[in-house]
Amino acid sequence: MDLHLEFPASIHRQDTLKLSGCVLTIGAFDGVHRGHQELIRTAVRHARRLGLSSVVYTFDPPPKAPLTGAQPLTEIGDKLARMSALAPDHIVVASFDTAYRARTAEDFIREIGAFNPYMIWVGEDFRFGSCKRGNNEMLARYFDTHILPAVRCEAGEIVSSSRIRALKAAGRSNEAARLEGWPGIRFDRRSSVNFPVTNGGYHV
Ligand SMILES: Cc1cc2nc3c(=O)[nH]c(=O)nc-3n(C[C@H](O)[C@H](O)[C@H](O)COP(=O)(O)O)c2cc1C
Ligand SMILES: Nc1ncnc2c1ncn2[C@@H]1O[C@H](COP(=O)(O)OP(=O)(O)OP(=O)(O)O)[C@@H](O)[C@H]1O
Repeated sequence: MDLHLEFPASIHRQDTLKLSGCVLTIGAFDGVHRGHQELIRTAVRHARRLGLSSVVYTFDPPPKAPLTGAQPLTEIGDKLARMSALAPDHIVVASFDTAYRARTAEDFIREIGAFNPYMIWVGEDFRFGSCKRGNNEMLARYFDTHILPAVRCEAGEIVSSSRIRALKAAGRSNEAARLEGWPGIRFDRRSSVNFPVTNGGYHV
C-alpha cells in the first residue's frame, strides 16, 4: 500500500520555530515505533482539543547513533514521513552534532520555550541536555508535563528502538516489524512531503 501524505507537517531546524502556544512531544523517535506513535498521537489529539498547534521535536541523527554506534532504524526522510503520517502541525529536527550535544538542559528549556508549550507529552525515561542532566522532573518545573505510560507488546515487554534493533540484528525481522508497526506501508516521497536537502537543510 502506498501512503500519500495529504497533510504534511512543516519541518524546521532547531532555533527557528516560534509559536504562541502548542502541545509538544520530544524524542529521538528512531523507527517511530508503536510507543512513539502513541506518544505523538496523544500530543496531536490534545493539541486539536485545545485548538493549539502540535509540535514533534526530534534529533538527526538519533543520539544513540553517534553516542553508542547504534545502527539507526530509519534515516531522516523515512522518519519524517512516518511522523507526518501521524499529522502533527510542526516537526523540529535538531542536528545532533558535537556543539548541540554540549547544550545544557537549561539551554534546551530556553529553546523549547520559544514554542510556548501549553502541555508537553513524553515517555517515562526521557532525558535531555549535556550529560543527560535534564529529566522529566526538571521539565515539569517549567512546563505542564505529562508522562505517557510505556506501550508494551502483546507479551508485556516495553516496545523500544533498542529492542527492535536487537531483533533485526538477530534476523527476527517479522517480530521487529510488528513492534515498529508500519505494516506494508510505503511512503511516496515525491508527492507532498519535502525531504532533507544537503547540509542538514530542509525545504519547508
Ligand atoms: C540539548 C541536548 C543535549 C544532549 N546532550 C547529550 C549528552 O551529552 N549525552 C547523551 O548521552 N545524550 C545527550 N542528549 C540526548 C538525550 O540523552 C536524549 O537521547 C534525547 O533528549 C532524546 O530523548 P530520548 O532518547 O528519550 O528519545 C542531549 C539532548 C539534548 C536535547
Ligand atoms: N514504549 C513506549 N511507550 C511510550 N513512550 C515511549 C516508548 N518508548 C519510548 N517512548 C518515549 O518516546 C520518546 C522518544 O523515545 P526514544 O526515541 O528514546 O525511544 P526508545 O524506544 O526508548 O529508544 P532507545 O531504545 O533507542 O532508547 C521518549 O519520550 C520516550 O520516553
